[in-house]
Amino acid sequence: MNETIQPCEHDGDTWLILNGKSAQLPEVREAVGRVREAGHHLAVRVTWEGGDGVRLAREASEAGIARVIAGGGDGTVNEIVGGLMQLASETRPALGILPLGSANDFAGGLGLPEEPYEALRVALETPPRRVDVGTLGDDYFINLASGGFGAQITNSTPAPLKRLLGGGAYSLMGMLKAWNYQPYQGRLRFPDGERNVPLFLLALGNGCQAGGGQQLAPLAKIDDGLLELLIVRHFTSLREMKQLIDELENLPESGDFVEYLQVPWVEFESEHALPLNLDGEPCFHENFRAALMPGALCLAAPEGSALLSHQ
Ligand SMILES: Nc1ncnc2c1ncn2[C@@H]1O[C@H](COP(=O)(O)OP(=O)(O)OP(=O)(O)O)[C@@H](O)[C@H]1O
Ligand SMILES: [Mg+2]
Repeated sequence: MNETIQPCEHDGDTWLILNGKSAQLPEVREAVGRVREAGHHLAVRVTWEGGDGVRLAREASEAGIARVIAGGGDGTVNEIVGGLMQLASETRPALGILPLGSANDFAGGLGLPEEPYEALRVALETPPRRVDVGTLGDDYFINLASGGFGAQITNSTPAPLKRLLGGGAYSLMGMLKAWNYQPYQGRLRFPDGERNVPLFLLALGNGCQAGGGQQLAPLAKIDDGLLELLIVRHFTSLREMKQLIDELENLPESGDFVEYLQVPWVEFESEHALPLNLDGEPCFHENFRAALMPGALCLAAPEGSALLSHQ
């Protein structure tokens, strides 16, 4: 998976690949109109269903487009990143982001403006920089992969259930009991260690936040070649859960329940398929290897972004 790292190209046309869900939003139309008036050549392509983002990323490359802007939420960004990563690195357009999802965790972590016109300007005008892309099995992620508890909770989860999950320790404990929640017994391997743990939660971060602003990997940088690895062990009492929550606030390198490490890769093995969430999209894997492809993508990240280490 090693690729020669070249500086990012700046010049050329840009496509906005817009999730069809947001295609008719007046603020998006207005933002596109305003950047065109300011002299940008911006063509728009719209997705109709899953898979279109992958195809449109490929078509952009075939058309010689220098930069694609993913207009949508984390799922749209993930799909377009997946499409870009299937291309040879020398024909891979750079990526910009127009955040239009419900959570926009990657955009939020990057510090992108929420207002469509401002975000579109950053996406069009910022010189792209090389950033890492995460791999998990055959899939790609740019932001964060999480597994175990909560991994199946996405924006398609009904709001009352989401509220319950956000409702604090007591209701969480009660709910886990009521559900007879079983931990995922898994074996983790990484360069300096091995853990055989009953997992409550596992997070692998290229970016820093998931689930609508939850900082699971607060020290993450997208250009350091390292994955943040957050391991949260299963707990069986309210007292243990309180300790766990306390540890989650401090993220010790080796707490009783929480470990926070930085690794170039990690392997996971389990007897049961682990529910996972890759950039907001749910999936299952029994065994996987997750790693990073350093500098694989050129990204229009805003100046001074907290996710950049090489300012
Ligand atoms: N025209 C369309 N109408 C409805 N859904 C679409 C359309 N085109 C693509 N999709 C689907 O939209 C999903 C991605 O949505 P996306 O993640 O961008 O928004 P979101 O889920 O609202 O945002 P976030 O993940 O930030 O909360 C994909 O599953 C994709 O299949
Ligand atoms: Mg989504």
